[in-house]
Amino acid sequence: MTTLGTPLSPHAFRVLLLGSGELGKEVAIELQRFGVEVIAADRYADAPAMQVAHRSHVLDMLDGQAVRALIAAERPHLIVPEIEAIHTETLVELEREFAERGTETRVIPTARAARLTMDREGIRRLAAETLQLPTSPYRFVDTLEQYRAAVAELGLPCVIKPVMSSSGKGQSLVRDPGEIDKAWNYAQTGGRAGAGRVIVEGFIDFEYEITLLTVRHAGGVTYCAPIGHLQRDGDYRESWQPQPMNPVALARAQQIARAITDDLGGYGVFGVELFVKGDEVWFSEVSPRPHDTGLVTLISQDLSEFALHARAILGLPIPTIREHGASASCAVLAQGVGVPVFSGVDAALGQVDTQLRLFGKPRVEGQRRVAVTLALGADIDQARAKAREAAAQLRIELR
Ligand SMILES: Nc1ncnc2c1ncn2[C@@H]1O[C@H](COP(=O)(O)OP(=O)(O)OP(=O)(O)O)[C@@H](O)[C@H]1O
Ligand SMILES: NCC(=O)N[C@@H]1O[C@H](COP(=O)([O-])[O-])[C@@H](O)[C@H]1O
Ligand SMILES: [Mg+2]
Repeated sequence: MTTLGTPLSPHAFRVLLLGSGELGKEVAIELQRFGVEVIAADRYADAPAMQVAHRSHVLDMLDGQAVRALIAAERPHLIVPEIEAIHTETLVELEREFAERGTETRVIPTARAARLTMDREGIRRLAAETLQLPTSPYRFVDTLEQYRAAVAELGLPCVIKPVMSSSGKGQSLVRDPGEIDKAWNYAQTGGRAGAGRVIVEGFIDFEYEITLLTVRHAGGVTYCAPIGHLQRDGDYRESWQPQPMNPVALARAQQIARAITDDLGGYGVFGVELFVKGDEVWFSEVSPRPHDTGLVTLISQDLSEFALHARAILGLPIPTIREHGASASCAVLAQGVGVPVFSGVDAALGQVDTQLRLFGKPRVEGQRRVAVTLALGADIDQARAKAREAAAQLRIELR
């Protein structure tokens, strides 16, 4: 049983967030509500979660020594990865050392889960080869020659992604032979951790895709209602909840989510990404943490995925989740260079049952998600239309 002390005192319960984006910001807010001392870290200053944390650190989280030094200095009770791009091997070593020394520090959900999901290869081999879950056909390749051979084997269309990337960074859908080499070059330059290995996946012609938020907590396993979403260029643009599903597909989705999250273990929210066509369900990937498409739960549920994560990692109960009906979220992207300045916020919030989060990201260079709109509706179509409309009212100037 966790005891919760008072922040900034010797009795504080300390949580270190490794990654401080918009998702971490909401987790930090939920932890603050329980009087947890929140320490936020990321590769750049003034990241969203840093703005609501008790203190923050800027470091290269892919540098194992830097991660180790930070943890030694802060001595958190919980280490909560918020992005994939962390030196997770160090977390694995530290977890072992903590166990040997009897230190109460834990990695959320587990260091192994963070390591396996940091890299598409770890989680894909676990899901497809060890657990035998249905996935797209795939090949891992290191050179242009191997890549061309994999594309020839899997056929077009196919999807290519750096093994370490997220939000579609470095990802391409290759439809015709003329695009093959261009996609390789993008994968080598667009990932979150530089050039290297890529995955080539056969294209799944799904009807719809979902995120099944699965919560492992002290009282057992709880599934949220399925979240449907729309992706463009590998990045989420809209999500809605509940996604209507036939009972066979829903049961399969829950079985797959159960298999993968049981194997990863630990406490917390997992975003299990699945493709669905009729009764068929394919596993795509899993985040051992709240998911961007799950931002919709800020309006759709009494306990958002962030509140659920906070409760689960603190070992607190989750007796039930109240659903508020058809809901949607719409991602707001800014394009260009500069500091975002928003107007039209009043117009965006003019409709009933509409909400907005401005993330407070300090700067945009290229394309970056800077806000999300949220809406409740009579049905999913109306909720989506309201969320899109609110997003369209927002004006972003980069100064
Ligand atoms: N094999 C595939 N067949 C069909 N569509 C795919 C395939 N792989 C990926 N996609 C599409 O691209 C989207 C992004 O892929 P994926 O989730 O692997 O990337 P990501 O960079 O990890 O994204 P995020 O970190 O935002 O979850 C998927 O949600 C899906 O819409
Ligand atoms: N799909 C993963 C995802 O949505 N992660 C979220 O985006 C942030 C990075 O944003 P940035 O690239 O704008 O810094 C991460 O810190 C996390 O909150
Ligand atoms: Mg994904």
